[in-house]
Amino acid sequence: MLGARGKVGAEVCRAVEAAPDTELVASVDAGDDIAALVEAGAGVVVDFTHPDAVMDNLRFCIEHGVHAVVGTTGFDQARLDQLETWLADAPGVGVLIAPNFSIGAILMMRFAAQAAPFFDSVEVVELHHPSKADAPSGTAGRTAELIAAARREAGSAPMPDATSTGIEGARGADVDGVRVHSLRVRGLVAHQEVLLGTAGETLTIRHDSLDRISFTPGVLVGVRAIADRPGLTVGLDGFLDIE
Ligand SMILES: NC(=O)C1=CN([C@@H]2O[C@H](COP(=O)(O)OP(=O)(O)OC[C@H]3O[C@@H](n4cnc5c(N)ncnc54)[C@H](OP(=O)(O)O)[C@@H]3O)[C@@H](O)[C@H]2O)C=CC1
Ligand SMILES: O=C(O)C1=N[C@H](C(=O)O)C[C@H](O)C1
Repeated sequence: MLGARGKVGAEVCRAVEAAPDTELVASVDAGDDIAALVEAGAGVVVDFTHPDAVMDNLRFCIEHGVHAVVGTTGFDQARLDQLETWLADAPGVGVLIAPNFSIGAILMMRFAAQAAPFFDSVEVVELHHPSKADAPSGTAGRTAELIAAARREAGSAPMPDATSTGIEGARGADVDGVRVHSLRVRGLVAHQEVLLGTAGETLTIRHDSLDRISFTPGVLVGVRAIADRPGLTVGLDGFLDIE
């Protein structure tokens, strides 16, 4: 486990230890030597660290032939391309990058993409604890990309928005043409709403992670499957039995 003392890492350690078919062989956090993972004979590394740390961690894992299941956020296309390059020199090694491991969030993203072409307007609001390093969240970024792709495929018109003046930032971030708004509020864990609207009606799709144990079943799914999925996989969807 990389990030073993972190908020999610600590939950993952407990889940791995509690599962009958997985064993926690090494717990590494900031300041520890990552080589401990290889020395302990880890077959799979789980990374919940920091966007600034994760690429170095993954280069180490790939170079040492260790599969990786990654929850850490901060992956843009350039980073994914870099991983593909490293993986090309490491046949058989699998890396799973999942912006969100909770089943509810995965379904929320799917439902949002499914609904997006049927509405004139779609915006994303993500709400998290204030110690979160990145904004917008990885989940919100991925949701916006999926919404944009679904609308492109359907030939949807641009979203209506007459804003021409105001304070910068008031309309949120533009992710692939979809507005994403980030709230950081003490007491929250991880929440997201997708608001869709058309003439005379709105639809709101909301997901709430109320506890970080919501992420651990998905992480275990990834840990069990990654050795059979060489190369780079983005999103846990392909590991689950959902159409
Ligand atoms: N995909 C998903 O389902 C989810 C993803 N996340 C993402 O996971 C990441 C971690 O989140 P969270 O647990 O809340 O964050 P935390 O800050 O609570 O935990 C991260 C831990 O990683 C440690 N760390 C930092 N750098 C390294 C390194 N190079 N090697 C080993 N450990 C390191 C930190 O140490 P220190 O504090 O000393 O720096 C800290 O203990 C974030 O990117 C977050 O967005 C979170 C929830 C779900
Ligand atoms: O930092 C968090 O807490 C979370 N990070 C992930 C993200 O950025 O999407 C997943 C979840 O939202 C919790």
